[in-house]
Amino acid sequence: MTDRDADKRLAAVAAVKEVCDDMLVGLGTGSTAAHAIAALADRRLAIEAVATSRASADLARSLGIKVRDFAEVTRIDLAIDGADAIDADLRAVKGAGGAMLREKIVAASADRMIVISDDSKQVERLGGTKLPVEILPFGRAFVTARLSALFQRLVERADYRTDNGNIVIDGHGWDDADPAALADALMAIPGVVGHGLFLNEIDAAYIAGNGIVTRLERGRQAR
Ligand SMILES: O=C[C@H](O)[C@H](O)[C@H](O)COP(=O)(O)O
Repeated sequence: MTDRDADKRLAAVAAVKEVCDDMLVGLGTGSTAAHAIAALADRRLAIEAVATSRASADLARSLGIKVRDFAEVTRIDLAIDGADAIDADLRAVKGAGGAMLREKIVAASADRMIVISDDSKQVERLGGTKLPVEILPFGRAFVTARLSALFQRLVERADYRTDNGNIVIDGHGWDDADPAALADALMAIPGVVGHGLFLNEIDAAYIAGNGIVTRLERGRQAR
């Protein structure tokens, strides 16, 4: 295990301590979320889960966690997920693994949303990473033309479909954009079904570096 992976695991183990019996837990997607799923299974709590991807659902079930069909769920207690970049105000970019739409729905339905990461994901300001945008295949050419006005460069993921059957286009070069205005502009394009900006959903973050975990709470100082 690399140092970075060890830090991801530490952050995951710390966050999973917030889970209690009888909770319905939202399971994120990606390498850090996978550590959380394993740590949750290790705790052998009486919980149920919903998953933000088929991969996370499969992993959770393989470890003995009962996974519900999210299509039948209206609210969950706690969601734990990774991020590609996160700033001091707990605004994040997600979706490198293409799961951002389901992650957004799960985060929005959660009473509390926690991001877990190693400290390489901490940024002073968002905009330095690619921003994944999920689009309906039917709108591909139209949406791509509209997106080209918002980003310096677009890269469509080749031979790729999300779990929802959609295309992902990664937007690069949005360093100068206001994230909230960009999020609004994206969702105003017919055919865009989701994007990786999480500006209001995250309540707390557990971020690990050099073996030390720091907890950040929205609107409060690190502790
Ligand atoms: O679509 C993927 C998710 O947003 C992930 O949570 C994010 O990309 C972080 O993944 P990882 O923990 O593998 O860096």
